[in-house]
Amino acid sequence: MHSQHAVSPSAEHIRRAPKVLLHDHLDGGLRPATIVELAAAVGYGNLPTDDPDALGTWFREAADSGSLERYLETFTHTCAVMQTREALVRVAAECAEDLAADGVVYAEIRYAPEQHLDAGLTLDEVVEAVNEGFRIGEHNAARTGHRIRVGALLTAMRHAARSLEIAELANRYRDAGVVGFDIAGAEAGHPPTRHLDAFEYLQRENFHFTIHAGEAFGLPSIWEAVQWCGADRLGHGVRIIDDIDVKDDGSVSLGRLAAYVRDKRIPLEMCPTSNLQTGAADSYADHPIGLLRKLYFRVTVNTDNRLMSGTSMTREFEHLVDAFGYDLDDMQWFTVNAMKSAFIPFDERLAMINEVIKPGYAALRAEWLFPRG
Ligand SMILES: O=c1[nH]cnc2c1ncn2[C@@H]1O[C@H](CO)[C@@H](O)[C@H]1O
Ligand SMILES: [Zn+2]
Repeated sequence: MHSQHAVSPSAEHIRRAPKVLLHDHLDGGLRPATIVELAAAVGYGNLPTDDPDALGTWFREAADSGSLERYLETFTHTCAVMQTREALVRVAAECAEDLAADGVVYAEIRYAPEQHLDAGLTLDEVVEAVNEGFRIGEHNAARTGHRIRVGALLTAMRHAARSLEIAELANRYRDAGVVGFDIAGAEAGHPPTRHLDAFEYLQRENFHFTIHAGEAFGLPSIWEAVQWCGADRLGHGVRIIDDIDVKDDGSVSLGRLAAYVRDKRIPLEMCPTSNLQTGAADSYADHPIGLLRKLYFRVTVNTDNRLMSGTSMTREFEHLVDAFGYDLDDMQWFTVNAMKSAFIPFDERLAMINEVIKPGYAALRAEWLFPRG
């Protein structure tokens, strides 16, 4: 029942509501002050500025380019300071702490191990350092009253040729903190089928993977990711909108691919702010997430890169509440969608939904009954 109490949630409600994050890059979420400190510690002299505030602004503006390729150039600086064990542990721990403080209760954080080998770490050492950081961050968060659980997704870069090796690495650590695999990087000119051997390997191993598809390139990329590669989820997937026809009278018809994605409940990891920056959408109000939610696609809300996109889960939801008038019920719907789509075992997803997410939203919805303290 939508009563007069179904008011638009405040920023404070949104922050306190339990949230689930499936698409967030470790090297896209560093605190600016940490980048400055790590750069000084490892002698990296190419930062555009040493002032943390100015650096945060620089990342947002540089990423606000209208092109995915230019957006991705900014990662040179973050990867440059993430080459030692200490740096990786710290960045991962801070990531878990920052998300927990923002009300995220479950997160899958991705990064490309192959981008952290410059100072001599091995792929296994990179994974172990990041996992250790996540465990530290989870504990620190719990001590401040925020519970979060973090799993890692290992990404292979789509322009490179190490995807099978990274897929094997992910599978090796599947019972030790890694929950799945991904490919990322410039989409145009790098179709997912180039990495078919990695995806086929993971399918034979009964493991999980998501693929960045339908962000900077359209339907063929989504089709390959789903029908050739067998992706469990789609990173972004916004261009699925190109296969949906809205008539003047408001009626909607889905093409074969869009219908398949909806019928099979293939989760879409949507990242609205990132899409505005790379030119995949023009405004929050025009973002395909509004229509896709109405059509009951398995849509989820994500941050992509909190540093480059100057965002957080709370901010992404604030933008959506503004643009589409969503209330706590809508937020719960997106959150349950995300939890259903996570790569951890089914019984754990169900317990998160029933014991953490639904009670969290119920408590927020009940607040109007009580005097404010
Ligand atoms: O939105 C995106 N689309 C494609 N690739 C991305 C996006 N955001 C980040 N990365 C790429 O993923 C790598 C591993 O985390 C990052 O270094 C960046 O190059
Ligand atoms: Zn991404």
